[in-house]
This record gives sequence, C-alpha cells and structure tokens, in this order.
Amino acid sequence: MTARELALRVLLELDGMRKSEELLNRMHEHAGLGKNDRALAKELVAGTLKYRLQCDFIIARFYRHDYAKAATVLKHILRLGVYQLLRLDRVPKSAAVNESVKLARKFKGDHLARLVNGLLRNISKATIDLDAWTAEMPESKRLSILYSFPEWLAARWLMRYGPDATLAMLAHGNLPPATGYRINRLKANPETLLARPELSDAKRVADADGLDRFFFSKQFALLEPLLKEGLVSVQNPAQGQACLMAAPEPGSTVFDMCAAPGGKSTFMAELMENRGRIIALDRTPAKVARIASNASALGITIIEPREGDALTFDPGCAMDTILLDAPCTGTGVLGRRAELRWRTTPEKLRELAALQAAMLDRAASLLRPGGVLLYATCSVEPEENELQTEAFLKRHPEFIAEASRLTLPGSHEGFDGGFAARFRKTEG
Ligand SMILES: C[S@@+](CC[C@H](N)C(=O)[O-])C[C@H]1O[C@@H](n2cnc3c(N)ncnc32)[C@H](O)[C@@H]1O
Repeated sequence: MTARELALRVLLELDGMRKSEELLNRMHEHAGLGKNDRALAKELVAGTLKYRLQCDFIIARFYRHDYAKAATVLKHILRLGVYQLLRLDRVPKSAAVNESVKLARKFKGDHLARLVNGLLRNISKATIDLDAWTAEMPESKRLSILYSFPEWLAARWLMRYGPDATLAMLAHGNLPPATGYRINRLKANPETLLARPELSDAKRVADADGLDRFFFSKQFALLEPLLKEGLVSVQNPAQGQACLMAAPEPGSTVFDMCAAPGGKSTFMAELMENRGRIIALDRTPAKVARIASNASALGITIIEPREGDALTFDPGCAMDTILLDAPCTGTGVLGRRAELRWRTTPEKLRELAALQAAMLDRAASLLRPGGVLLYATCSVEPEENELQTEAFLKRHPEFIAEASRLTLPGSHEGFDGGFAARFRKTEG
C-alpha cells in the first residue's frame, strides 16, 4: 500500500467519533510503510482534513457537474490531489496528478480515473487566486475559505474577538502544532535535563507564572526514552497553567472530575510533591487505564484512578480542591486535531455548555467550605468560559471568583488556547 492509499483509507473510514491520528496509527501497523511514507501519510491526512473546505471550493469551480453529489471516495481523492498540488511543495505536480489518477482507477475504475486526470491537470495549470475569487464575499465567508474553517466559527470569532485576533486564531489552526513538554519535578532537575544533547533544540517557556519547567521540542523520537523514564510528560503549557492556578497543597485531597489521560492529575501530583491524595475520575475505561500507566511512569503514587460519571460519582469525602477540566468543543486546540473543526457545531456547543453547568453544580456540592474549584476548558467560546462561570456564580453565591485566564490560540507562541477560572467556596 502507498502512503496516498493509506491516507485515502483513513479518510474513508473516519467516522464522526474517532480521531484520525489514532486510526492512522492503527492502520500503519498493517501497512508496513517506511519512515518517509509514514510521515507523508500523516501529513496528507491532517492537511486534507484541515483544508477540506478550501479544497472543495476550488474543486467545485472546475468540476463540470454538481460536485456536492459526487461519490465520497471521488471527493477524497480529489481533495488529496488538490492538497498536494497547492500545499505540498516537495511533491512534483505530475506526481500529485498521476498518483491521484492511480487511486481513482483502483477504487472507481477507468472512467473516474479520466475525470480525476482532467480535473487535476486543469487545476495544476490554472492560477488559483483565492483572494480574487472571494473578494466580494462577506468577511466570515471569505475567511472561512481562505483559512478553511467553518463559516459559523469565523463569524462568531469576528464578532467576539475582532479581525486581528480572529486572523491569528485561524492561522494558528493551520500551523503544525508545537509539542510541549513538562519536566517532572519529582525526578529531574530542569538545568541538568535541558543540558542533554537530545534537548539541544528545546525552547524553554520563559519563567512566567511557574511555567519554567515547560519546553517545546520538535525531536519527538529523541525524547521518547525520556518519556519512558518518566523524566518528562507531553503537556502544553496552557494546560499546565490551569494546575498552577489550582495550586493544590502537598498533603491535601484533590478530585479531578474528568481526568483522562491524566495530564493535569499528574502535574498536580508533582506540585503536591507526591503527598496527599488525588482521585482521578473518567468515564471511559480505556482512558482510565492510561491515567494509571502515565502516573506509574512518572513515579507518582498518590493518584487513584476511578471509572465513573462525574455527574453522579461520590468520592466519599469533602474535597480540598476540585479540578473540572470539562469536556468542551475544543475550539482552542483546533490546530492539534485536524478533523475537530468540522465536528464542532453550534448544537454541540449548546449541549456541552449544559453538561459543563451540571458538572460545575456537582463539583460545588463535593467541595469543602474554604476549598478551591478550578474550572478549565480548551475552548475559546464564551458560553463554555466567561458566560458559564458567570452563571455558576449566580447559581452559587457561596463561591467567590479568585482568578481567571483566557488564552487565545496564536496569542503566545506554541500555547494552545483555553480558559481557566479559580473559585473559592466560602463558609456561607
Ligand atoms: C478535556 S478531557 C480531560 C483531559 C485531562 N484532564 C488531562 O489533562 O489529561 C475531558 C475528559 O472528560 C471525560 N468525560 C466526559 N464526560 C464525562 C463524564 N460524564 N464523567 C467523567 N468523565 C467524563 C472524557 O472521557 C475526557 O477524557
């Protein structure tokens, strides 16, 4: 199987639930591709998913019939072809066309192979001037085509954040995502670790807000032994910020209501010097197992992984700190998950906001007076963030807001977007 065929098979099999990266990794096990072809397949899947809307816009201008009615497999082959033609400089145009024609012949026969050949050749010879083609469109539609984002999202970001921040967020969503790492304070000293040759490219996060144990690196393969030894974990500093805001005390009792795969639970355990108790709940059994294995690699013994529903689970005692890292639309991390921008819908946003409110109410009842509730999302939508926490304070006058932080994607180099708010439960 070629890299392109593997990419096509991932696109065809991807349903509304699964993550493309996981599907790709599973298919790689049987495909037997070399390192370069694996990288090409990964890039084709992520790029074609991200640029779907833009590719469709271009294809539809050259397609003779109604492109909306074209067969799914044909659409994917054409998108893969257009993505290679327009966005992968290292792929010669002739290869982009010929390989797409081969796929079309294999999957749909000679007739469609001819159609793919003609259409991609026309596109490869044409001047693709998206700026001119979209100039007369309303701004949200224009941006949605130029950056290949859903129009509803571009429209709400424009309204909420204005053109400059919106452009930065849209551009950030199409950049290759940076991998952030956290140095495990239980096992490693940052200065000694960062002096190691395999970390020569590491970009340490400036010493701000306690994030100086975070760094970015592109050398994932070189860092694997350090991950296995538990000296570092993969975590974006934006996620770490929420734990630093929670500031759990060593020896205290913490409930992480939506914990898998354990990124924040394990960081809180490190901040607590591995003293106290963290109940780490998640409703997905396979994910709960990952909390345990991640904690064990890091030398953490105070995390108690539990399977259950955050809306009903009873940890059995009043908590000093509760972290609610809520299920959310993920609009702060759209660059990290190629398919997510198409799965997030206004309807999903409403459903998730209702779930988050119910989880916040549950958290409020489980916290001891004087305790800290930290609410976090990886969304930049007000309904999941500021509006959510304002409504929470109205429903729960026994809580006071102590701090909050919204990070827009693209506003700090390498940082994901997201929101965190810290509340304290008063005696009243
Ligand atoms: C944002 S992720 C948590 C990430 C985690 N805190 C970390 O830093 O690694 C949200 C998690 O909530 C879990 N989840 C969703 N609904 C839940 C529920 N009703 N009860 C418990 N967990 C739930 C999902 O399985 C998912 O793992």
